[in-house]
Amino acid sequence: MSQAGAFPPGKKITVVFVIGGPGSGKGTQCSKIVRHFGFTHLSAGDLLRQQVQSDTEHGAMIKNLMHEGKLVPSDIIVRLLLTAMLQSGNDRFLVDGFPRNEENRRAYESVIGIEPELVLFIDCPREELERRILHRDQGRDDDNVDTIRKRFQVFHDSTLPVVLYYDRMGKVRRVDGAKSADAVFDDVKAIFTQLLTTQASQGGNASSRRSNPPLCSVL
Ligand SMILES: Nc1ncnc2c1ncn2[C@@H]1O[C@H](COP(=O)(O)OP(=O)(O)O)[C@@H](O)[C@H]1O
Ligand SMILES: Nc1ccn([C@@H]2O[C@H](COP(=O)(O)OP(=O)(O)O)[C@@H](O)[C@H]2O)c(=O)n1
Ligand SMILES: [Mg+2]
Repeated sequence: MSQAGAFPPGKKITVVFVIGGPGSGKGTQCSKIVRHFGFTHLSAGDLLRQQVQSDTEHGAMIKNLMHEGKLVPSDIIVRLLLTAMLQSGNDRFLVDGFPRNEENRRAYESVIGIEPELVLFIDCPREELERRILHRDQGRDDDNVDTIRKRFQVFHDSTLPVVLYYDRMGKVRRVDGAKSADAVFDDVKAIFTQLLTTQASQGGNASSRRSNPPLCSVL
């Protein structure tokens, strides 16, 4: 079914990707951003876990890949993200834990195609990440020492190159994720305040805003 035109053509849609190692505080910071700035939080991991819980068509396959710390095929995640975006009715989105590799990035570009305004990169040393994950206590199947090691490897090998890609485009805003959650949010708040101030100064009415490219029809 074609999704073209699903977002009104003149309506500005703001997308921010939130990237960081496992346990870096993506979910924690996204909750704070939602409260302060009215974004809708879309966590790729949460959307996948919902698929596993509702025992959907790909549920078993997703469960196995997540347990192995491997990445789920991009078409599945992009479809989940698009559906959630359309259902939300909002025009500001935090996309948490995505894109995690080049395939994610390309699939997003060809299917959704709304260029991120910026990429929030939460940087944190590995020892701290491991410590946090092992204390997270959310009953997650993949929060164990073996899977954590694999997830770090995927982050290093596949996700960091995507951060570098966006850095070359001048879109990355790095924050020091090793600080306390509130201290990290002070930095995050400054970044989002600047983003929204710049957008407001560029014109508030739809006709003066840049149109988003049409969505592709693969879904
Ligand atoms: N800045 C921080 N300092 C200490 N602990 C944190 C910080 N940010 C998040 N946490 C905790 O670390 C764990 C991982 O955070 P989470 O937001 O789930 O990270 P991610 O979504 O990146 O995996 C959670 O238990 C969370 O409460
Ligand atoms: N873009 C994504 C995001 C998550 N995932 C899967 O979901 C798992 C958990 O992702 P998550 O974002 O919830 O994990 P954290 O970084 O928040 O700890 C990953 O290890 C992958 O198996 C994926 O395949 N592709
Ligand atoms: Mg998370």
